[in-house]
Amino acid sequence: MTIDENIICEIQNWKPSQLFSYGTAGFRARANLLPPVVFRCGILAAARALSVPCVCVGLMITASHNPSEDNGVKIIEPDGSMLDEKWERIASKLINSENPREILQELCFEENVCWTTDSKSIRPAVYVGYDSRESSEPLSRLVEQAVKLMGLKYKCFGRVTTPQLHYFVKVANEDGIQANKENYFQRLSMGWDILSQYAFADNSESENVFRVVDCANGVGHEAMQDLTHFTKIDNIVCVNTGNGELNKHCGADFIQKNTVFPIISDPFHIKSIPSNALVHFCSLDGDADRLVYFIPEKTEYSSLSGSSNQRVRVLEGDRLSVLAAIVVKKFLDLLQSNLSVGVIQTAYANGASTQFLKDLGKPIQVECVSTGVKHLERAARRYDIGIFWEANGHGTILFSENAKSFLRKIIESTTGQKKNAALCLLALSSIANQATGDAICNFVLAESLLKVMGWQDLVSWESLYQDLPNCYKALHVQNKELIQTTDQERKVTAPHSLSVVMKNLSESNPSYRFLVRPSGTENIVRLYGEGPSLPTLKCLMEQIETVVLQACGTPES
Ligand SMILES: CC(=O)N[C@H]1[C@@H](OP(=O)(O)O)O[C@H](CO)[C@@H](O)[C@@H]1O
Repeated sequence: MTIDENIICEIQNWKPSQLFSYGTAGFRARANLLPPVVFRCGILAAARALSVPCVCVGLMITASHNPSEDNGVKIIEPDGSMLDEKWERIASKLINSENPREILQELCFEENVCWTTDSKSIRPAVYVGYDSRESSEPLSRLVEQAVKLMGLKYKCFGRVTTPQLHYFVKVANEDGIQANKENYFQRLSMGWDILSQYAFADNSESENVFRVVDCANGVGHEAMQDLTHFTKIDNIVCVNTGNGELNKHCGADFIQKNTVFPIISDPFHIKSIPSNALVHFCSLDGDADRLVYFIPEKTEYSSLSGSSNQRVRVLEGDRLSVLAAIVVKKFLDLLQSNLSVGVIQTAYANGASTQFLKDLGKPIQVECVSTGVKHLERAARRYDIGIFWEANGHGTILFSENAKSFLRKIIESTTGQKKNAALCLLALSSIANQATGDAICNFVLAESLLKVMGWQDLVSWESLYQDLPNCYKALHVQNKELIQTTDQERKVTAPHSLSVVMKNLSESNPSYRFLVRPSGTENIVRLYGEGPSLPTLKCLMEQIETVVLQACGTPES
């Protein structure tokens, strides 16, 4: 098949000035470097849509928790999941290519992409969304140009969260319905209402619980406003609603990594909270796919504005997994089902959470996989109910079709406690985003799970187990790629010197655990360790750090 010369010519005009690689988070860089990348990505998203029978694929413009001057782009598969790994490689090749004609021809032969722009044939669509960055909307116009050049339909949702776009794509392809914000929020609202009818220990919303949501000055604030409009959840107070800088000293990533209270650019919002209120603090990240909760050490909420380096205790992804697993098990125990339940973690999960989950016993099975949401999601889909969270707050509960039809049958054929438990589990499947981890859905999920447990404060949740003391470090080195790992990144195989030191340290300190791996998203080596004594841990980690720097080289200043 001959490829339209206009397409080749346009792609050649848009050549990035440096090399890019499609990582777990798509392409990310300073926004001014991105126009050629985004244009070529628009072509690639269209090609992906042409390579499989589908209604649409998605393309999101965001750099998530990165600073506001950055931006990024990622493609969403027709089933709402992240881009297929093979296509990640094709993406990197096409974006960097001097000779796009050759790659487009390969796509034609190997991936059945039909490059005709003949308007008579039925063409799929590319669904586009973007976050609140200044550079986002202008970049979306380049996607529009690329998609239209390819003769595909272009549907732009404007400012949406990343998980909302994943949801729209999944629903359009799988449920055949017009995906929009209304049905996204109606599902959430329906789930909350069912749980409040059948499972909440205390049904009064007039309680003294306030929910303070740090929106990271990002697009999550718009979604939170919609949420308060569509659901009956009371006492939601949004802060960092856009007056301050995106992700700067606020947001889920900042809280999790620094364990300090966020700077609040609009503190008047929390000043109105009664001094005797029980407050649930949580933070979204810039595109609202991560959520963490936290407990400030100081309890006079009205005086908190975050400029004081006030320390917080973070309830991150592991705690969300544990809370979800307890409640899922509680309902399943009433059903006496054979449904399998997997809780998927990475090696960054605190060992105390892993032990707690293992101790829950049947039907909970615990698995550890490599870092990166796609690995967790893939593993979770092997179970009837798959619970997965990365420590950083990205995760969800996935229900298989088998699980949902089993629950529907119980609802039709039984009454009483059993029927209620099945209704509640189905309600959870309607709250948890079934395409990807979603901070807005997870806020509703966490708030409802707490109410199912009858816990008004966060301390009851926190007290389930005590985290093992742990230590995290990011090291700048000359060549991070020298480090190789195996066993879900838990063992180092190269360089030899590092693998020997880590083996010896682990053998002589069996109650300590260490993790050393090159980051897949930044030019750093990540060191993580945990064990019973923090001073000993720090001392052991210093030894590892020295060997890493010797083996991988200290960066030139
Ligand atoms: C320790 C850590 O937080 N790692 C993050 C980070 O990956 P690295 O490969 O560690 O840079 O970014 C990934 C994409 O957002 C996320 O999936 C992962 O959990």
